[in-house]
Amino acid sequence: MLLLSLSFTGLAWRNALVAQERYEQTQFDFQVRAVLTRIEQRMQAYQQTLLSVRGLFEASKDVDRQKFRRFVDSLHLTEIYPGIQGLGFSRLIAPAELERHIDAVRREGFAGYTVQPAGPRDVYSAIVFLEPFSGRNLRAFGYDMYSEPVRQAAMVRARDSGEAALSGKVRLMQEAGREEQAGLLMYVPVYRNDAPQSTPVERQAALLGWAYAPFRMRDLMNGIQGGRMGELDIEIYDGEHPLPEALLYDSYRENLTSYAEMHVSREHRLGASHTLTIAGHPWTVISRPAPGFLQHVKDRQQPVHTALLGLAISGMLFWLSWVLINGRRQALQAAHGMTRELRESEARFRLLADSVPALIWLADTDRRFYWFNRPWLEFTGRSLDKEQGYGWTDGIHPEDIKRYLDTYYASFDQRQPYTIELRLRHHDGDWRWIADHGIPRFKNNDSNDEFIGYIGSCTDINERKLMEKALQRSEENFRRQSRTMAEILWGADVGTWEWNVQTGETSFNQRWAEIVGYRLEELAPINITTWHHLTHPDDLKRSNLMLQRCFRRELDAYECEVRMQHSDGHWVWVLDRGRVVEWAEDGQPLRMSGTHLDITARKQSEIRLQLAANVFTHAREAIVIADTDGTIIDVNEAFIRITGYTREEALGNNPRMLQSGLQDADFYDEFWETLLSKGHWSGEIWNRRKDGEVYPTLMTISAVRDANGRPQNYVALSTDITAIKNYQSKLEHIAHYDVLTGLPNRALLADRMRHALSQCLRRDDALAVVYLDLDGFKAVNDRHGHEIGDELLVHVARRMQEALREGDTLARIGGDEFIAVLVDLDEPSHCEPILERLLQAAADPVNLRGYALNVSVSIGITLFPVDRTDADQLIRHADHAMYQAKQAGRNCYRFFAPTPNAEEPPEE
Ligand SMILES: Nc1nc2c(ncn2[C@@H]2O[C@H](COP(=O)(O)OP(=O)(O)OP(=O)(O)O)[C@@H](O)[C@H]2O)c(=O)[nH]1
Repeated sequence: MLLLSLSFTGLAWRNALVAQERYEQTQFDFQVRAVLTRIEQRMQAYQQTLLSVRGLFEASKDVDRQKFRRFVDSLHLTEIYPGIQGLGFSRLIAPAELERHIDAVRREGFAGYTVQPAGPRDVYSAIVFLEPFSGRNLRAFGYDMYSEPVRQAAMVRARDSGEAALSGKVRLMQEAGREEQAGLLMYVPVYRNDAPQSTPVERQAALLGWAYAPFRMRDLMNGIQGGRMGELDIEIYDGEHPLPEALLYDSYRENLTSYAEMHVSREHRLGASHTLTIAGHPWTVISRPAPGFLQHVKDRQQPVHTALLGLAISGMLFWLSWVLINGRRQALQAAHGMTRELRESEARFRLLADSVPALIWLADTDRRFYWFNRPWLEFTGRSLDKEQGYGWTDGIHPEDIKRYLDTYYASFDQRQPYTIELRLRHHDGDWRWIADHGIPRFKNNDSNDEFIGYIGSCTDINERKLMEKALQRSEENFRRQSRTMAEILWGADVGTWEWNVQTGETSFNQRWAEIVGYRLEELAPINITTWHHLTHPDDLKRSNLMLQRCFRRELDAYECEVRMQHSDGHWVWVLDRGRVVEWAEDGQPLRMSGTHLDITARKQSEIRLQLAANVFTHAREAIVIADTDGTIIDVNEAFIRITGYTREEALGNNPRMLQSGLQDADFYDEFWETLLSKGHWSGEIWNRRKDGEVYPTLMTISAVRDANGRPQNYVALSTDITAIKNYQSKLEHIAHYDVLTGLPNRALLADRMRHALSQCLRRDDALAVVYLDLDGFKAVNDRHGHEIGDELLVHVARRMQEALREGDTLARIGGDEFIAVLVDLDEPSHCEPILERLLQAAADPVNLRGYALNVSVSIGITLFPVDRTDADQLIRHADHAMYQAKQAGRNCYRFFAPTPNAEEPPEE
């Protein structure tokens, strides 16, 4: 029994020992797992924090030092994330931009700023923001982390993957030499928003820099759990192997108080090695029980040893029962402990998640969202109950929901991270743009492990979106303005040109070519010589002079009228205008733009106008332009010369100033009627000069009408026809008077006789037709010459004229023959004294050139209406009577005596 009891006791002891060891192992594993989880969670929290920095850059186009500081301040880093050295941003700098970058930072007030280390490199980076910007951190300002291989490896990994990357072990710039700690850096790449980022190559091209956080390992681990790793000693090595030089942290050494403790600790049978992957970088974590852990377990082993030595079988059995019961209770306690730890872990995560300035959600493996952080709920103003499941979709903009769900489901099914921009309703009712980054979650953060849902963090990109919209609107405006400008240019029918003054590169629009009769394609290749070839050489010289003045800034704008040769050969007048639109730094013109306007029609009309002006000025006719009131608005030189009025006297005056008074009212009535009805009048009119002289003019007046046919002006052209009139009257005189004696000739005599005969009949009185032929005239001619004969004729004619009464007519009808018409004879005998005077006038001697010349006259008379016949017949009858006087011995007169049946006197 005893043996049996001992056997039972031994068996029981063995079982108790195994249970104890199992318990120790369980306790140890649990504590290790808890420590690893805490490290992972903290590092994930840092990762999220860096992502939120990236969010800041995505949401805001220009993140300056102030903005960055405010953002980092708002995170309350030192309170929520103890152990982090700071948050910073390292900018990527191309070598060509290095100098400008340094200058820009120095201008911010950091006179000593430079990018360090110095020296030529293919690419630079520089820590430009690092908060808190004080103490140790100041040493890192301007440091090029990319120049250091370990940091560079992590930066490259972050840049190419687009995700967070943790560096290997480094000595931080912040270290001052005392109490140095192993350093680490975590990087998150920041890209330009507008650049594609799908492939590593695209991401390299889009990189702006890195948001990063430096960690001092001891500070970090102290921050995670105040340096206490429960009842464990933890060693953390950089990489997958626990090499001495890779040691990052050793909690045992940090808390070591005696060598003996180290000895105990390092010999314990419990121990574990895990590989943690933090932001893509492996850490080897070696865990061992700490002295506290052993002490705790030893206390629990002591009763087992005591029982083995001292208790009886029954006691053994009793003890065994107790151990078993106690073991179960301890297991239950451990389970409860684990649950509590997990709850605490969950609570810490939530506390962290509630503190970051990002909207965070968690989704389960069935895609349903089951948790939202406090910033989310505060943003939407809805409770967790309402948001859970698919309730949150009520807050998504209707236009974005389908796109969002499609992306979410597709990514979810492939367990892929995704980023999508969408509008979420703020509790104030406004829609706000957010960027949602969803990441699949796996147990132990191992993508090969069990999938446990999604975590998402949303950053507010409203400001960026609004700026994008504003930019879009501005681009649309620009496009619209460009379109409008093109339409205006088309409407204005102008050609356009742009000219690179330095290179000669030139471009024209289609209208430019059309003005000179080409299509644009026909002029190719186009450059400045195209313009030179088409432009008239004389005008090209003028144009070049104007351009040179523009280039010297003597003229603000260039303008020149030039002739260009049309494709069919004729010259087209072009108004060429432009400005220098870009100057080089040395003051030389870079680019010019301008327009071409076809002004051929205007030029031709100018030429016509010039011609008209010349005609107006230099015309021999006097020209008067008057308005419809008759007010003179212009006169030409000829007007001034002809009328004697000055231009000043004429303008504003009325053409009445020229009236001679020789035209009566009827004349002017007819004049106006014709002018108004026909639009023109022409005729002769007598005007008066300024000196009072009246002169005849031949005038044409035309009405100038407007587009509606209403008279606008009157233009009068008048020619002074005084000379013509004089000539006319001379001709008239020659036609009716004898050139030698000035007496009426036969034609005028006939007219006068006609007149006298009709008057005679009207008055019922008589007239006498007297035919006179000189006697002995031929002898004078023959003796003294024809000239003296002529003079004698003139003298005798004048005397005979004087012998007549007023109203009588004496005409010379040829040679030495005259006819007189004596009118108003009451009695036929009343003509006899006149006849006597005529005989006397001819007979009186004429002294010429010392000669006394003697002639006489033979006279024949017939009386009307006694001799009631026509004028010609009367003359013939008088001639017949004169012949009888000749027959009677000359120097006497004879009356025609008509006999009813007598024959007509014979013709001579
Ligand atoms: N000097 C001058 N002689 C003229 C002119 N016209 C005609 N005679 C001349 O006048 C003369 C006229 O001829 P008659 O009448 O026969 O000469 P007469 O001597 O008068 O003869 P009776 O008439 O028969 O008495 C001619 O010799 C003409 O040549 C003239 O205009 N001037």
